[in-house]
Amino acid sequence: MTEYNLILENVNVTLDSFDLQDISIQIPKGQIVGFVGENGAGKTTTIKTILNLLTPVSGEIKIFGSHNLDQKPAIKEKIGVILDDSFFDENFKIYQIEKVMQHAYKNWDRAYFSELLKSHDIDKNKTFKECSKGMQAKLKIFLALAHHPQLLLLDEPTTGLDPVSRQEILDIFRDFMDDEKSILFSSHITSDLDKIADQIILIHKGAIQFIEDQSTLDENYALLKITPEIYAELNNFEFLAVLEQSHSVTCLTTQKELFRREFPEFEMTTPTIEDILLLFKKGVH
Ligand SMILES: Nc1ncnc2c1ncn2[C@@H]1O[C@H](COP(=O)(O)OP(=O)(O)OP(=O)(O)O)[C@@H](O)[C@H]1O
Repeated sequence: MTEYNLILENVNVTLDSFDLQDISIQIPKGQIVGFVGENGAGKTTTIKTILNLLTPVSGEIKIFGSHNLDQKPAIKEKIGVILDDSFFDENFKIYQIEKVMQHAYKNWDRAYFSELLKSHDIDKNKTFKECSKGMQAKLKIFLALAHHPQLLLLDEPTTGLDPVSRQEILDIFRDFMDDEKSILFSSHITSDLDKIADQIILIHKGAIQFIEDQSTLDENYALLKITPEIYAELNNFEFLAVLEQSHSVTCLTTQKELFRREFPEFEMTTPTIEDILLLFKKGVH
């Protein structure tokens, strides 16, 4: 039976000019879940709601099987977080930030934190502000990891990193994982999620539009690129999403094998997360 580190059931949040509508997601143990959506789709709002920084008007959130409203210290101890805004004074030196974290987390591992900093050439005597954007991004990740959490909630953790650093960070996330742990990983850089995510959740205008396992995406999903004339002839096929352009139509189907068998002449590719994001944003579904 699948066990979950995090479950959201029909969560609704009402802000001044934005709503999260009926968000239901499940983060199984042992999985990295990619959370994608365009700017303003609601990713940060969802993560803040999970952390109890925003209060839902309805719905239920369970973390490690407990209702999150009784966010006991033991629950917080098992969560690592990266949010856009820093929770510390940016004029603090890294060793001063570490002191704050040591107070916040019983399981803070000084040796592990030092090892992470050292292996990425980050000097503890620098202030956060003095670090380059890439170093700041890495530092936030190391601050989220150094108390050995079970669940990582990461809002755009690879933003600002060059490709080499991004690869290093993805390797750190892979090393972090085991059967008990999970990561919810929001990102615009969908190619990172193609590499690392077991499941993809797409949010658009405050509502979940698409949830699928990466393995099912690889096995069953296909993108067909066909002419408008052929598309017109396929009117009895139901596509998940369709993007019509002047000379071609791109269709997303879950019936890869059927199309491969019946229409071997069609140009067919496995969709990337970026393809899916674009089709759901610009196409009809
Ligand atoms: N505390 C708040 N009060 C009112 N509106 C808010 C608040 N926080 C966020 N919003 C609005 O909610 C919407 C969703 O924002 P959110 O930051 O969740 O999107 P996002 O998917 O994380 O986008 P991005 O990728 O740009 O970070 C935006 O329109 C934003 O202006």
